[in-house]
Amino acid sequence: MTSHLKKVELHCHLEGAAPPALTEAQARKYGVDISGELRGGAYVWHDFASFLECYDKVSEVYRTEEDYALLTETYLDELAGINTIYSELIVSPDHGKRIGLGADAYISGVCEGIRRAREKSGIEARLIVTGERHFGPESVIGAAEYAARAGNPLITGFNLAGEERMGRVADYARAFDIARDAGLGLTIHAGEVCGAFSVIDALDAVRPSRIGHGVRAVEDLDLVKRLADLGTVLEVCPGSNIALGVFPDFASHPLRRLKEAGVRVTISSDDPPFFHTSLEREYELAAGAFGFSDAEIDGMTRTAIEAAFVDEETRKTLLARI
Ligand SMILES: Nc1ncnc2[nH]cnc12
Ligand SMILES: [Zn+2]
Repeated sequence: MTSHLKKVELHCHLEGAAPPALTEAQARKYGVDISGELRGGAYVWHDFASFLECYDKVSEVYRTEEDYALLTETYLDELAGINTIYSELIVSPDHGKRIGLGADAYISGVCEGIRRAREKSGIEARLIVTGERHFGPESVIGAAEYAARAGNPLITGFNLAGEERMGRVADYARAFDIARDAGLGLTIHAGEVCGAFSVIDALDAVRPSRIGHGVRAVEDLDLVKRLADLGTVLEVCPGSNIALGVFPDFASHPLRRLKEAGVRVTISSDDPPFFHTSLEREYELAAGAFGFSDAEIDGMTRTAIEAAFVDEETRKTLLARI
């Protein structure tokens, strides 16, 4: 049982956390036929590309500032209910633009959701703006420019997500320069759908302090050593990896091997209902399928706080709670 453990999540895509029941209600409200993407209370996809299509379609039923406030508040309330003290949400202003809401109103709704949840439970949250590779390099630069000039104290990081097979990290390096210059924390999806080379790309072109997933680094032992030596933190999402077929089962998942090789690992849920998981289940898997002790799990939670994109005062306060 891990219900007594304090929890932290560094890697969850906001629209990817949308509860199916809420998405159904939103679709009804806007008269959208979502039956191709959501059936019998479950999101419908069959591979990584169709997952991304499903994700983008589901996002389209969240259309107003209030819709985003409700989505954010709902997810953070769920996290707070399982003893979570800190959450970083990956947000995509491009999704706000695509439904005509605009980036400012999108972010403003998300911030209102954070405020409401925090008022009830004290849960702390920050935003990582992401560019989506499949929307093209120009849109990724646009997302970085938006994050850099937003001047929003809750936006503390920049990420690159989406179709990992599209382009190489170097094609997006300019966006990371913009984000770095603005003082944002950097993380990149790599080593999830693509192999170890994508993690090497990320380190060579950007050298982020964290990598989203990064688990396929295990295919290259020199790279594993490089990650350990650099202290790069991996945002590992085991349930997502199994659902997407990155590894066939938890027995072959490299979380424990990476940890034992000295890589700094943390646990997150990625897009929980899409992958039939939750942060609660990921912590349970850490204890059950991976056999980590409470002390080891607390250690990973501490690593997550050490790597969090927060000011030092907040980090200290969070660390004191573990
Ligand atoms: N697991 C994932 N990988 C890349 N992009 C994503 N966007 C939402 N979930 C993602
Ligand atoms: Zn992700």
